[in-house]
Amino acid sequence: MIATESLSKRFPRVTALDRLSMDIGPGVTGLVGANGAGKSTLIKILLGLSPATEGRAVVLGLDVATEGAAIRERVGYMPEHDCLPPDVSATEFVVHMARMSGLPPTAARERTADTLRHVGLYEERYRPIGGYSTGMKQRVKLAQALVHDPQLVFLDEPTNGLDPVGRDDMLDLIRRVHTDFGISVLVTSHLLGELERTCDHVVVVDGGKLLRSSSTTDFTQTTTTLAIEVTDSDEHPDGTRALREAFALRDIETTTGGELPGAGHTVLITTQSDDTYDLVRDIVAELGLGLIRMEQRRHHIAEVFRSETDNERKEAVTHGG
Ligand SMILES: Nc1ncnc2c1ncn2[C@@H]1O[C@H](COP(=O)(O)OP(=O)(O)OP(=O)(O)O)[C@@H](O)[C@H]1O
Repeated sequence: MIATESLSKRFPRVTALDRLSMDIGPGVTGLVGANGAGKSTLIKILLGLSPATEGRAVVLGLDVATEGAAIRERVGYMPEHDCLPPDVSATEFVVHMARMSGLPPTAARERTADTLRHVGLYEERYRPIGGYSTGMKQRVKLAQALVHDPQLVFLDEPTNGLDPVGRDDMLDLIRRVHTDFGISVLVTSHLLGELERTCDHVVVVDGGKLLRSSSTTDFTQTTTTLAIEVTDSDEHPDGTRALREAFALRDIETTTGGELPGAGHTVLITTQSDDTYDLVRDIVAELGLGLIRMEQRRHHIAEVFRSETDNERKEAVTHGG
């Protein structure tokens, strides 16, 4: 869908993209990086709106340097910042955008009604946009990116300014853009964790450089930590404690699950081999407790990223950089 080769963009005082090479296939891809990492710059180059200083990029088989107009016919774009006219309704605005994309009047009106319904705007679509909440404005921006039925959409920070519930709703909507319509998505965020659930693939950029590109499941592969939760019993009113003591008798180190509510009831041990599962089962049975949960912990993208960044810092220090 998208391929870049040694793509660079230099402004007089800053290098926004630094020899970025990557391949993005169909599905939902997250482009993650801190503010200023170069995400918006990359999107503008991929749309053919801003020339690269060096390197090349191809979107849907089209060269960004020479075929920008053809790319924009096939690709929808939801910009990051508020860019909606306050005094027209969502319907008027999205119909206008559909017409700009070349749809005839009737098709533009029909597609607008369908798309606004799909993004969850109903009666309010006839009211002026100026009175909308941030969540509703984000939905209008998403609708105008989808109205001409593109093959691919670029969504720049679509969860910006939303509260946690609004953010979850937007992420679900983004997932459905792909599952319901088969449209591929490139979505940016400065929050690593939020894309874990939504994206098939994650690309991490930092200071305009590619830090990592892999499938979300590679990021969140299982760890060697086993999380165990047990019931209490009459004999052991604190089942968690009894379990930890039983492990200690066998020289197995345990910790509890952390700071989150309820995490004190989760016992964590390191798996040595497949026998560890049998051992846990036997110990729990011996104590006469019920086993509520026994599962291998998974990494969160943010943890992986944090430890990789820490390692890089350590290396930089070691090498005097
Ligand atoms: N037109 C421009 N002129 C000069 N510098 C620019 C221009 N556009 C972007 N930059 C700089 O390039 C770097 C990357 O900016 P970019 O907007 O691509 O980052 P981003 O990852 O999208 O972050 P954000 O989410 O904050 O927009 C930043 O240092 C920014 O200040």
